[in-house]
Amino acid sequence: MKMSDYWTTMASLVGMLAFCQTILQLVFPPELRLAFLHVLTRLRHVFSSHTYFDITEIDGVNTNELYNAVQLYLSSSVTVNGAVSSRNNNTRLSLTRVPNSSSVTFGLSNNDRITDVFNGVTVLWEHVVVQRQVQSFSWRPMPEEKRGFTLQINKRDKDLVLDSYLDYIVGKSEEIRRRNEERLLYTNSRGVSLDVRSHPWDSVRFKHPSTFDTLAMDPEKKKRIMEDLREFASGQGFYQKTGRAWKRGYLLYGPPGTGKSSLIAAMANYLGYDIYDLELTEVQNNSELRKLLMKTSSKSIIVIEDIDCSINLTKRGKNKKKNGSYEYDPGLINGSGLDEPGSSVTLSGLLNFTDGLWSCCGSEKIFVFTTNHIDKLDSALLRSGRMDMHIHMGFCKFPALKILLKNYLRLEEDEIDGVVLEEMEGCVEEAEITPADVSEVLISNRSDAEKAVRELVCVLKERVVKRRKNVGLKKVTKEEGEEEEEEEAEEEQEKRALDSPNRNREDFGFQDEEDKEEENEK
Ligand SMILES: Nc1ncnc2c1ncn2[C@@H]1O[C@H](COP(=O)(O)OP(=O)(O)OP(=O)(O)O)[C@@H](O)[C@H]1O
Ligand SMILES: [Mg+2]
Repeated sequence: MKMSDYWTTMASLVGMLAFCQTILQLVFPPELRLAFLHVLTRLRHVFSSHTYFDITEIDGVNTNELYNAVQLYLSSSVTVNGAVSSRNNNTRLSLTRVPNSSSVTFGLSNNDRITDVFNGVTVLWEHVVVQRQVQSFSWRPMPEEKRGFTLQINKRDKDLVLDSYLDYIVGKSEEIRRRNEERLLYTNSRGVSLDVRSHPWDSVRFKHPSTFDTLAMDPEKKKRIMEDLREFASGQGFYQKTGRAWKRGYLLYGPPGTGKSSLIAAMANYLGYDIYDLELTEVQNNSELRKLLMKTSSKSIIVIEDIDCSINLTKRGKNKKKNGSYEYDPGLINGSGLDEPGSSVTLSGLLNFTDGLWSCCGSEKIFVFTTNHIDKLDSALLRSGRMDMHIHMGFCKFPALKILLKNYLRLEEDEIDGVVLEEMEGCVEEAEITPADVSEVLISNRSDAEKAVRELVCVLKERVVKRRKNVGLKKVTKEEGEEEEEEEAEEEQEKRALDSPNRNREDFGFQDEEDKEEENEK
């Protein structure tokens, strides 16, 4: 039999089966009809020259990233234009513009089809939307509609599609997002309920202008961070080989206004990652936290700002050591007791995700914690291996100052008067000024670069004078204080020695722990 005859016979067979299905629907009772339909559909698929792949929007509990990739790929104007002009002019496209987005996106309307050509092979995409049947009981709210794409290909092209077409789509969709420079900033709000689309995060388009070029910090440090990020992003093989979860943790610390948040934005822009701004105070307990973190996608930065204010370290008050740091409490780290409903998020719950068993849930994720007070952080968070890089964001130094001058006034080093430059170099460190404060001075005088520089030098000098005065004052007060304290301590000791019925208790090491602690605190 000739090939064309074979396909004609197959087509008529499939047609007959489809006809039988329609007749069945009209004649038989529902249960019988369903069973028959099932058998006939299987038969139809066996004899059909096509094979079908379903890519549903929600896969179990997780959003299917492949669905999003296909949607983006098909919505890219290039693809759509190509597909529409090449064949299917009747395809109906839905147009959307997300709030704050600069671009209009195309999408397939419900149950519409579109063809695409890959390596000379034609495939057919259908966007299938069906109403979900009303459920009497469900563990979690489900969306009212079930959405998915069905890919129809010729059976003989199956290998090609599985081997390279889907990978091509994923790659292309990432490229499209990067090209559109469309990053998303996600945030959580109180009482994480899985919404109808099973997504507990709210998102907005993220368009932060901060980049590594505009970031004022030590150039060497900047280079190291960029290298680290690059290695991380291209290190899939390394992480797999070494058996480590593909994630990285950065702890940014330093005074307010030194650029911690700006660095996070620069990281996201550099890698093209989304940001999940996790507001821990809005999360009620560890299980809610787990749900939230499970719903983060790969290629993302999960940020917890001001970690010292977000997690209640004072719960460990009992374990406060004499030097003011906090002791590692194994009970808490196991999460025992505190995972009950209503209880708060524990550090253990969080660390479980950063380097515990849950850390391998999803891949290519960066955790960034920020704090203004690194000394307040729990030692569990600081121990080696927890956060891969500790980055100090400090006051403005001369190299950082030059970057700010270039950013705000478009002034290169050689365009600034040598004497003025020297003056600035001489006092900027001692002035202990934050990049945010420098920016303020430069912004308010940005129309006149010369004036801005003069103003900045004045501000720097003023701060130096003020600081010197403060340091002098502190010294004097400290010395006076020390003298007074000594006198007071002597008096106290004499008094105690006279009053105490247990005069020698301290000498024999019987001093109460509480007394000792009180004294230490004094
Ligand atoms: N290193 C820096 N480079 C460039 N601009 C900076 C830098 N630091 C601060 N700025 C400027 O100051 C503003 C505040 O900085 P940013 O919010 O990044 O500081 P922060 O360290 O996160 O402060 P906080 O601890 O209060 O959150 C930014 O909008 C930016 O314009
Ligand atoms: Mg900040």
